[in-house]
Amino acid sequence: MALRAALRTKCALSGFLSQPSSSSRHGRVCASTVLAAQQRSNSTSSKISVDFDQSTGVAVMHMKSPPVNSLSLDFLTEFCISLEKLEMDKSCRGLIITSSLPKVFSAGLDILEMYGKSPESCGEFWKAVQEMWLKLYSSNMVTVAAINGSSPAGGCLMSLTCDYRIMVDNPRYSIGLNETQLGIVAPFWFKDTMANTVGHRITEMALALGMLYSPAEALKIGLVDQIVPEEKLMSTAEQAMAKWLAIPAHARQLTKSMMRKPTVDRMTSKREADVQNFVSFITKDAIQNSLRVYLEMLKKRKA
Ligand SMILES: CCCCCCCCCCC/C=C/C(=O)SCCNC(=O)CCNC(=O)[C@H](O)C(C)(C)COP(=O)(O)OP(=O)(O)OC[C@H]1O[C@@H](n2cnc3c(N)ncnc32)[C@H](O)[C@@H]1OP(=O)(O)O
Repeated sequence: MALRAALRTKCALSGFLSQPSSSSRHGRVCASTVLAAQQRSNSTSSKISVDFDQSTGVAVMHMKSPPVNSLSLDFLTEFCISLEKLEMDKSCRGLIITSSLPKVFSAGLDILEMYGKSPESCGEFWKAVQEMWLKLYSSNMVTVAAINGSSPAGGCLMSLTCDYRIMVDNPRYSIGLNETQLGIVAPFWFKDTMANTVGHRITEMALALGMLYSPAEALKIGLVDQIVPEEKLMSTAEQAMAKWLAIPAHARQLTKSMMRKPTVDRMTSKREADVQNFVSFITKDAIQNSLRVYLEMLKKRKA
């Protein structure tokens, strides 16, 4: 409810896809300049910026929340607002999600939202995580993840909700659902999303061992669809997008729905219980202790 209220308030306050350039009001301007301005629009919030090209119907969402694009409540709220606005804009048919930060796509859920927080805060946070997943996994747009850095846990989940994943081929980057390494457990809908992509057995091993894969390994198991050099990432994403957009929209959307609806329905039917499970699990002393140890390890590794 809090997320929905925040969404309503923020939507009302902020103009999203900004209006076409007002340059034509200032005397004579080149027609192509006006056209370009009308065809592109930009929206920026503190953690997300969106470039929308009306001539292609494709928006690029840049995650820009230093240091690691962790998925905090604020980040998720902004993310969902941006997504909802794009979804409502009938001229937007495709979305590419990428990171503006070097080396990191997204570090996954913000651990500080789960550590030392009240049950109420944990519950609100979890609802926002659910909302992000639901919106992305059932989006009518073609969604492409352009993964230009590490993408553990919630970052991997975000990528998995997209229709197509392209990752930069840098062995320093990794991707996977590594929750067990933090002493926590990926919920059933994280598991379902991964199993729908790479199959049951690979998911079983990957989750149990908290596996993080290099781009080449991720390609091998089908966790990502393509790996490319950094400089080719966006052009490859645009090419993939064009291929998906060439399919008649209703046929593509119905197919997506047919493939994903059972997973979405399972989650939505258990949504409340899932929040309760999360809150009671994450606030346990033993789990809080595991998160503390993991946070300390992250800090030590840095030192
Ligand atoms: C019975 C069943 C019931 C089930 C109920 C549900 C159970 C709970 C389910 C919860 C699911 C959780 C999903 C998640 O996504 S958990 C998050 C997992 N993420 C990680 O493990 C990633 C950790 N981070 C890293 O590995 C690296 O930071 C990274 C490779 C991403 C980048 O490395 P880099 O060297 O560039 O950056 P630093 O490590 O130095 O990090 C910079 C600072 O950022 C802080 N940081 C990093 N990641 C996070 C994060 N996820 N949340 C919060 N903060 C993070 C890091 O500590 C550094 O901070 P300081 O600058 O203050 O030191």
